[in-house]
Amino acid sequence: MGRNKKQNPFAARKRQKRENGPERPDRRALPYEEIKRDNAFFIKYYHLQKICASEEEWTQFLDSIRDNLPTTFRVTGFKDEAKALLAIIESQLFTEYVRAVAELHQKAPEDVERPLCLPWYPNGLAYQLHLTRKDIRRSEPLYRLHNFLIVETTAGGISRQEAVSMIPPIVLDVRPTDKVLDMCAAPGSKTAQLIEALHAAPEEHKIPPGFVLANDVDNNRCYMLVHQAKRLNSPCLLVTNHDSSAFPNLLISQPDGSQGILKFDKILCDVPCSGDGTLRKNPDIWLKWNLAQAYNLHGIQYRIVRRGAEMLEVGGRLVYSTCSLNPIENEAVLQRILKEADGALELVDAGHLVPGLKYKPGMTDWKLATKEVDQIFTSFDEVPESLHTIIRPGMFPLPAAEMASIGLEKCIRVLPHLQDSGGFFVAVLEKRRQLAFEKNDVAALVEQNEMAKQPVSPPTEPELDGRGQPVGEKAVPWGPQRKKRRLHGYKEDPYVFFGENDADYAAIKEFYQLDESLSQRCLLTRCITEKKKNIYYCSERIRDLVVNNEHNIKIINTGVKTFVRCENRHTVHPFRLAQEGLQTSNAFMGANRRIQVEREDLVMMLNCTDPTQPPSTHELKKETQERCKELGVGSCILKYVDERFTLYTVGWRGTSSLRAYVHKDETIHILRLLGADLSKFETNKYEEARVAAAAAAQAATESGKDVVVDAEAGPESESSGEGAAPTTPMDTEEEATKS
Ligand SMILES: C[S@@+](CC[C@H](N)C(=O)[O-])C[C@H]1O[C@@H](n2cnc3c(N)ncnc32)[C@H](O)[C@@H]1O
Repeated sequence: MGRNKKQNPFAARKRQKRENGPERPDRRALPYEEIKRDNAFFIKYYHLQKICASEEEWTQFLDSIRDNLPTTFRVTGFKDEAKALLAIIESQLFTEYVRAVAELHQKAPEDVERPLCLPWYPNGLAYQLHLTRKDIRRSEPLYRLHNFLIVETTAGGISRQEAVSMIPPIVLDVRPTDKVLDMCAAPGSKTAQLIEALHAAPEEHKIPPGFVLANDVDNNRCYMLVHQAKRLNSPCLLVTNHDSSAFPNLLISQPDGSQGILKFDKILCDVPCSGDGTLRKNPDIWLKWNLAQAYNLHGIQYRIVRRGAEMLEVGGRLVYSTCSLNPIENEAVLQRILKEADGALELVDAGHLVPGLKYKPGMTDWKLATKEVDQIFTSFDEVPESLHTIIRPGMFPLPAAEMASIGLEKCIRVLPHLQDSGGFFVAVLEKRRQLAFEKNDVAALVEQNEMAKQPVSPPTEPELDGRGQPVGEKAVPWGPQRKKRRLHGYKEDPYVFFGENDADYAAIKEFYQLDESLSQRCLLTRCITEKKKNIYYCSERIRDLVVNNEHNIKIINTGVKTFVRCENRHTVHPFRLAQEGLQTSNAFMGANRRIQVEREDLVMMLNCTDPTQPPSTHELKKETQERCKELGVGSCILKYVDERFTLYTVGWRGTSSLRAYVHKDETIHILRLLGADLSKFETNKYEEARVAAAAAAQAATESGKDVVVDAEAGPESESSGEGAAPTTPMDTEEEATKS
C-alpha cells in the first residue's frame, strides 16, 4: 500500500487540538482508577428497561460493567502457519504467562488461571487473558508477554481485539467470492477479520475473487484503518473516505462490457454509537453518559443502515452492530428499517455461527425518558412538545402485532456479566427482494461520473455575441447549472495503472518468470513518472472499482507493495521483490528466482541483522550451497518447508552471499515459528530504563550536577506507543544491494 509522506492537514489539526489540552472539564482524562464508575442516569435508565431478568442478575451486571476488561486476542486464521503459532502460544507463551502472573500476583503457579479459549470463535483461534491492557503494559513480570503481543500484532500473526467486537464479522459469514462493504470501518479490527475470511481458501484461489471495500467518514481514522489492514497484505482491499449514509452508487464493468451498479453480497454496518457497552474498557464514559447521545445518534444510525440495505444484493446479508446497550440505538433502528422495507428485509437468527456464545434476545419493549430519566414515556403522545425534535415517534416500540411480525428477538444482545466481556448488540438481516425506495439509475450515474472526470477549468470570460449575450448559452443561461461534485478532504496521490505494453512489466515478467494469469493491468504506481519506484498490485475487481469510480468517491488506499526499484552496480534487474506483496507474487512466480533453504540456513540468515555482513554461501548447508549455484544474483524467494507449514520470505542472492530480506517483527515471527532462540530480540524496557537512569546519574555525578532521575519514568514515557517497533535497517533498498 502507498504510504503518504505529505503533511496531512487533518492530522495536524488533531495534533494541535491534543496539544491545546482538554476542551471541557468533564472530558479531562482522569486516570482510570480515579474515575468513579457510577452514573445515576445510566443506572436508572437501564434498570427501567429491564435488560436483566432479575434483580440478582442486575447486580451481577452492575458488578461486571464496573470491572476492568480482560485482554483478548485472536490468531490470524488464513495463514499457513496459524496452527503452528497457536501451538506455540498454547505451550510456550502460556507457560510464560502462568510464571509471570504468579510473580505479579505472588501466587503459586498452580493457582494461576489459564487463559480462556473463546468457545464461539472458529477453530479455537481466540483467547482471553485474565489481565487488563494496563496490567500487561505496566508490569515488569509481563514484559515478555507484552513483547509477544506487540511483535505478533505488527507481523500480522495475531490481532488484539475486544472479544465481542469479533462477533459481527463471524455472523456476516464472508466467503472468498463475496463483494463486501464495511460501511464504518475505522480503526479496522473488524475489517481485518473480513479480509481474513476473504483469504480463507488460498488453495482454491490464487487471489480471492471477492473484495472488501472499507469506508469511514473520518479522514484521520481512515489512515488508522489502512495501518491496521496493511498487516494482512491483501490486494483485495479498497479504503474509501465517505459519509456512508450518502454513499454513492458505484459503477462496475459487466461481462458484456457495459457498466452496472455495484450491489454487495455482504455489508457490515458497525455504526457510530454511544459506546456504553465499552464502559469496562473506557471508564471515562461513566463521566459523560447521557440519554441525549442515543437520541442524537438514532438518526444517523438509521440512515446508514438504510443506505446499506439499498446497496445490498438481493439474497445478500447485512449485519448491524453497535457497542451500545441502548434499545434506541439498536432495536428501535432495526424496527424502523424493517418496517420501511415492508418485507424486503428479514431478520435472521445467526446464533448457530457463534456456538457457545452467551447472549440475550433482542428487546421487544422499551421506554423512552428525558435526559435526566425523571420523566418516562411509553408512547409519543406522552412526550412534551418541547422534546418533539429530540424524541421521535419511530423510537417507540411498534404495536404488538407489527412487533411480532419482525422478530426482533432474533437479535443478539451480549451483556458484560454473561461471559466476562464488553457489551454488544448484533443483528443479521437478509434481503429478500428489491426495496421500494432503492434507486438504481445506471445512465444517470454514468453521466455523473463522466462529468466528474472533466478537469475543473478556471472560469473564463464568456465570448459575447453581437447583442452582448454569451455565445452558446442561448438555451437557458439562467437555468440550473450542474456543478461538478468536489471530493473534500486530504488530497491523495493518483492511482496510475500499467498500460498494456509496459516496458518495466516486460522486464519484471521475464526476470521473475511471471505466469500469464498475473494481469499487468492490476499493477499500479502512486505517481505519474517515467521511472517507477514502488509498484503495487491490486485484484482485477479492485482495479475495476478504482477505474470506474475514482472521480466519484475519495479513495484513500489500495494495492500491496509488490516490486520496489533497487539499482546499484551489482543489480542485474532494476526491481526487487517486496515482502508485503509476496503473498500475491509468490503464486505467480516461476522456478528460477526461488531457492529452498534448510531450517539452520533460515535461522542464520534471519539472525544476520548487520546488512554489511550478509551470510556467505559457504556458511549454508551443503544442499543449500548446491541449490545456490543455480540461482543468479538478485532478489529471490526463500522457501522453507516442514511438516507443519511452508514459509516464504524475500531473499537476496549476492555474488557470494544469500540473505533474508524481512522486517524486524516478521523476522522475530519467523524465528519463533522455527523454534529458534529469540533472546537477542527480547527487550526489557524496564531494565533499559534502569540502565539509562543509572548512566544519567553517573554522568551527573561526574559533571558535579545534582540530577534526580526517576527510574520508573522510562518505560511509561516511551513515545513509540503500543505496537511501535523499531524498523530494521534492512527495510531500505540500498542495503539490499550491498551483498
Ligand atoms: C464503532 S466505530 C467502527 C469500528 C470499526 N468497525 C472497527 O471494528 O474497528 C464507528 C465508526 O463510524 C465512523 N462514522 C461515523 N459516522 C459515519 C458516517 N456517516 N459514515 C461513515 N462512517 C461513519 C466513525 O468515524 C467511526 O470510525
